[in-house]
Amino acid sequence: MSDQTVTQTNEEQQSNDSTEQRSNSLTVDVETDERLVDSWTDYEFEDEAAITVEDLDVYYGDDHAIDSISMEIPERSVTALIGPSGCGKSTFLRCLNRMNDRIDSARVEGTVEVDGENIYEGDTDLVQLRKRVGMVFQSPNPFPKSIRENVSYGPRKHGDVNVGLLGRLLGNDDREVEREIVERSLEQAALWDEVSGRLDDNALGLSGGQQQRLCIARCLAVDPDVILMDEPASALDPVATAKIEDLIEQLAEEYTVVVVTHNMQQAARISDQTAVFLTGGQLVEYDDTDKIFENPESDRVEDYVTGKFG
Ligand SMILES: Nc1ncnc2c1ncn2[C@@H]1O[C@H](COP(=O)(O)OP(=O)(O)OP(=O)(O)O)[C@@H](O)[C@H]1O
Repeated sequence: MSDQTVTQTNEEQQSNDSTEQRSNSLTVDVETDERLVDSWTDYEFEDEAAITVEDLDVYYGDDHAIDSISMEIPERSVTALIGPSGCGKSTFLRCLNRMNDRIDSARVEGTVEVDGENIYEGDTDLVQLRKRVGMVFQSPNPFPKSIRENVSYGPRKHGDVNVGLLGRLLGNDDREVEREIVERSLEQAALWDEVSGRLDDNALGLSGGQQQRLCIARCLAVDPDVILMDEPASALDPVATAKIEDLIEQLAEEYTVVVVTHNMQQAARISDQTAVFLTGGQLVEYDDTDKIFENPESDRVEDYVTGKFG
């Protein structure tokens, strides 16, 4: 966990009245929590924000799944999203690279800025967006192709490497570039040593943990800024999970990682800051991970992280 200092934006004025008010009102009912959400979530982290979310609402038909969330996600760190089932974590995550666009009933309102650009503006190129903001899913989903082809799929699709017939026709056969991308990505995903001798084997022959690291390599191959992970280790055994956790911490030295997890120990182990969502798609508290797990402001968050409800 990095030693990240967290400061409130509204500084003294807000924090002066807050401490007393908070301790008085921590027999918290939902309404009080809502009133305090702004002061608890309006934090500024020392690092630059990679993503800034403002007044985000998501509806599935008439169902309100995300309720007016604003938060900043700092660059080159791990941000964990935790909360009970159905509270909107995955929906929120999908908003960060517009994956909800694929769900017909989903309607998104508000602003999500990635590197200062609102991705919900009309002319956003979704292919480029998802290259910059990659995603790794709960179950490993490699293509039924070779390990090499899985990793080079993105660079080929985006035209970063031209290989084979297309490359020859275009007069630039980038096989060497492709080889470098494959090796670099597999190394970054801590998989190179295990597969370097069998890059042409079918990816479906790998173990579940290896497949998940391959999916991470596939995401890294297009050189993203942000990696979104939706419960990336929940289908894996403890050994494979530990490898993914180590990898996430390493990746955060170079990339902004946002990870949804049901596993609170995992969030405590790997994340720098933690956002706690509770029922109704509300962000109830967002802070340095140590603070959330050791001394949260909200009683509901305390009950949640200590396992009183889940
Ligand atoms: N494709 C969809 N169509 C309609 N409703 C959906 C869809 N996806 C999610 N929802 C609803 O939105 C709400 C939030 O779901 P979401 O999956 O984002 O929560 P979650 O916190 O990630 O849950 P879990 O931890 O169980 O994965 C739930 O009420 C869910 O039923």
